[in-house]
Amino acid sequence: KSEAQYPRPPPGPWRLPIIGCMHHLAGQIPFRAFRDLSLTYGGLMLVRIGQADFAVASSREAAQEILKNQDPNFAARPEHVLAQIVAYGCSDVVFSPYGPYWKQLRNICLVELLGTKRIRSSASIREEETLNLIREISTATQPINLREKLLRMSNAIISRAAIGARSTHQETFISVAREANDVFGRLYGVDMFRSLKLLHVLSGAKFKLQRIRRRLDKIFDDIVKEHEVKAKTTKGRQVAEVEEDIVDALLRLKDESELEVPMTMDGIKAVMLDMLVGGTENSSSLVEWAMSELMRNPKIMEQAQKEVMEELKGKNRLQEADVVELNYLKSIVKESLRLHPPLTLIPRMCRKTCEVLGYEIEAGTPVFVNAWAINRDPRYWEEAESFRPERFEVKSIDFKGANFEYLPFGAGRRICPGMGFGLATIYLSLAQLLLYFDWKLPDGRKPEELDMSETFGVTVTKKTELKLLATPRIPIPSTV
Ligand code: HEM
Repeated sequence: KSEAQYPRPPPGPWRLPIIGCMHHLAGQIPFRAFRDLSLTYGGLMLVRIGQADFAVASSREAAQEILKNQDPNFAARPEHVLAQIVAYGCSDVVFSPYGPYWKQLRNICLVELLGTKRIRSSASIREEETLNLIREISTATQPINLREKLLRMSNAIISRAAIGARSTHQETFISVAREANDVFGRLYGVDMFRSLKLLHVLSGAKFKLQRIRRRLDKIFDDIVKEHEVKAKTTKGRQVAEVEEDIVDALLRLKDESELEVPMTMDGIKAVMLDMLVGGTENSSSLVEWAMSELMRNPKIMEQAQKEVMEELKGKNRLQEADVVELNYLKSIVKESLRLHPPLTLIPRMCRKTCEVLGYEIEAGTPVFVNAWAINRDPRYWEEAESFRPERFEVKSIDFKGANFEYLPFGAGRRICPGMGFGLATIYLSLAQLLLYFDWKLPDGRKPEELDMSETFGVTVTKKTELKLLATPRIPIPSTV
């Protein structure tokens, strides 16, 4: 073979000793920096950060290879200190290694925890909590911090579905989840120097993560205890399907002998963590982004409000079944997910050395699919940077993992199992916000002055919180 016939590693930016390509990322948000580098080095590149090589996929073709054509080989997650410490040694769904344990958990997620039955049985929770949000907003006399309100609402929804009652630990949980998001954002750089263990200690990240884990553990222990007491008192009684929350289901499954891999209490807590984190910030941040885009696009806001108002005709309140009919609103959500996917860099890991688009990826290489960059690539999207929901009315493109130019929920074996649950919360809460209020920026600020920059974390949120003035449009129902 001539030298040219041997598979070579993907191209990548030039490196410095010790730090590798870190200087190319300095001061920038990673997904933006990777996108800029991909303009020079192409849809699949190798970026050395510290002492580790990362493959970054930034084109539709590279994403399709990794998430579909060679999906089994890339269905692992990279090792991460955050997951090791906080997610109980990676015994959750998000970070568990690809294998029988993950397969079992994933099945449990799809059938028992986040499937259509659970989505249907939790509709009344969403209807109640979105109306609670509307009522709270209607009594406010000051500009509303929409982020705070949405965060509480989505946390209340997932807590009630997962733990049963509106959690008494809600405040603590929100603050722990926020701290984890923040530490993750900062840790990102540090974790890339994985072989420099000392750096974790020096940066204080490890200590912070251990503190987060202790606080979470306390919350989860209390929740499990409450559920064990409940299980004892209801033993022998036929518990109606609607009464069984996610923790009840996990405890029941733990006792079942048919499980291929036994479930531990740490495993249950780790799955609870996935549910609470996955169900809290992804949905609330997406609605905050959608509202920000609507503020900057008053015509789209008006059209969406008209659609929701028409759907309400002859009814005293919106129910989840009505939202299914709101096609324009759904396009707004799709467009918001395109421009602002909560998970920008989809983390996978190469399990066996292989060839992707003619380049060699070595076993153990962490791979990021830059969903953020692909979702706004002008090669696949006309006026890629503009907020144009109507593009989805003419383009039949979906987020179920078959269109590799649009990846808000990922694709393949590890595609998000909470998609249906998350979307149900997003659709209903956005519809209610548009139905009941007209919105204005405080202090006479103009929509074009709205800061749309991002902060990097587990979920990518808006850098500045969205604060708005709400004027009621129609009377708010007093009961659900
Ligand atoms: C707007 C809402 C959401 C978005 C945009 C989102 C996005 C994602 C993405 C991009 C992934 C990685 C997929 C991949 O590797 O291909 C993921 C994984 C995951 N998501 Fe979501 N998610 C959302 C809501 C939720 C909710 C509500 C839950 C649970 C209550 C959830 C639980 C999970 C879990 C457990 C995984 C890991 C799956 C695995 O590794 O097998 N997500 N999500």
